[in-house]
Amino acid sequence: MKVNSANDLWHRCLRVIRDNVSETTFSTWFLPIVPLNYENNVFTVQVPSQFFYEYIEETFVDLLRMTIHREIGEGTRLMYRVLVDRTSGTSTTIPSDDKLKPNQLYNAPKQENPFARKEVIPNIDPQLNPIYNFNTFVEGTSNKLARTAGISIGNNPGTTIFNPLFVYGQSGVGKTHLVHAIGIQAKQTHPDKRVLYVSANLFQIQYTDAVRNNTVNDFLNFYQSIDVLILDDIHEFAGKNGTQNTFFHIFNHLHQNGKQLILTSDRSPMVLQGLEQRLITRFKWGLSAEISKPDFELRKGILKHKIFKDGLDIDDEVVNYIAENVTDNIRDLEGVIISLLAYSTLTDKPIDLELAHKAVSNVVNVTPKVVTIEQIRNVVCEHFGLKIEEMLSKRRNRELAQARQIAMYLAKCHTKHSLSSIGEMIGKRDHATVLHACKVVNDLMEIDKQYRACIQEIQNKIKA
Ligand SMILES: Nc1ncnc2c1ncn2[C@@H]1O[C@H](COP(=O)(O)OP(=O)(O)OP(=O)(O)O)[C@@H](O)[C@H]1O
Repeated sequence: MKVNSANDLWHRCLRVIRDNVSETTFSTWFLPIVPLNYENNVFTVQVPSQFFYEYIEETFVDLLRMTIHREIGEGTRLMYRVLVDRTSGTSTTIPSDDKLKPNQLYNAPKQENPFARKEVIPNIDPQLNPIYNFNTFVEGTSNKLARTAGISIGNNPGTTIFNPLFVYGQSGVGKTHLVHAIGIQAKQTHPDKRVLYVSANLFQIQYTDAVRNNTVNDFLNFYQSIDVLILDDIHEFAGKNGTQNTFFHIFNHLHQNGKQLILTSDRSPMVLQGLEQRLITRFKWGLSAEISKPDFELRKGILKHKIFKDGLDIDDEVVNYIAENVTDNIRDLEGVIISLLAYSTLTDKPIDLELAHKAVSNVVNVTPKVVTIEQIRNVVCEHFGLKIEEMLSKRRNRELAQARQIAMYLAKCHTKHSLSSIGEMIGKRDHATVLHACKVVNDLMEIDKQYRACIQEIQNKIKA
């Protein structure tokens, strides 16, 4: 049959297809298809790109098969001619097969295009920040899992079970730092690998440009040539269907070819909104690791690390104060250190609690934690290994008496209760006993360093 007949047949098919898809889908995905030939039960059409071919096969293969069988005849096979290079008109021919996997597709005859040349020159700028490495990333309970998996990936990209690695958590908890560190490690252990960090925002901009300039094929080929792809803030793809669709094909291609994918998001894949289900399903294939809010120990560790790195000299008391009050965000902790440094240099004052208070109150709302007598009783009992009933009893051995005195002193310092109500709640004692207890504790703190440290430790636990 001649091309003309193929044309007629295709026009009949288009009429059926038009009734089954939206107008936009029709003009985007079906009008660009060019009927070429119908011979020996094989209907050959030309499609503009490999991506186009994949999309058609993935999304419309059933509709196409049904339509072609109806309009052309049962047993007709569909053959695609994929246009590889628009300027030279080079193409490759691929049969329609819904079982054809993308990795098989990419084993198709080698194509001559600009990116084939690029593959021989493996080095691209990975866009990694050298400061964000594993040496500067402090480990804590909130990031242990993600960090451990990250090190493993850095050493063996693409070959661990953590593929993709999906790191999620609130803003400022260290997601970007960690994924850069993985990229740096991967590059160090495998210098020939093509590692690339890209933010979701930049990826989106590049994709939009590619659509505008009619270079989506090049865009796809480039991303499909990466060995370790790090995509930051994937939640920003929400509602961007074209970008998601393109990323879906890149993801499939890389994953099926044993390449490493590392993604970050502000929430877990389970609660990601505005993203296609087929993408979310893929995000769950590897490891989803949360980086939660840093605990006190990690906050302190990071502060000490930064202080040491900046060559500063800051008292533990000041470090504890900052770590106690700046709780949510590591970026804020860094901000406080920078402010302290600036204040101290400009005013020529030492970095003390007063200065720290100023710097911290610029970053967070410092509202003192409300402490109750019950909490104080619990913490003191736990510290000395006593039962609450023992503290509230009439028994007077030395250990119990000391614990009661400390609890009374702390209740006086940290609550607004009167002396008599403190006495009432700590063993039904009168206000004179509480007054005496406060004096004893104060006096002992003045002369006994160890005792003072013990009270400080209990206070820290109360405020934690
Ligand atoms: N464990 C850590 N050790 C040392 N520095 C850290 C750690 N976690 C985070 N930081 C530092 O905190 C700052 C904020 O971290 P990062 O940008 O990685 O957060 P994020 O979770 O990606 O935030 P966002 O979602 O807002 O992009 C960075 O300067 C980073 O170096």
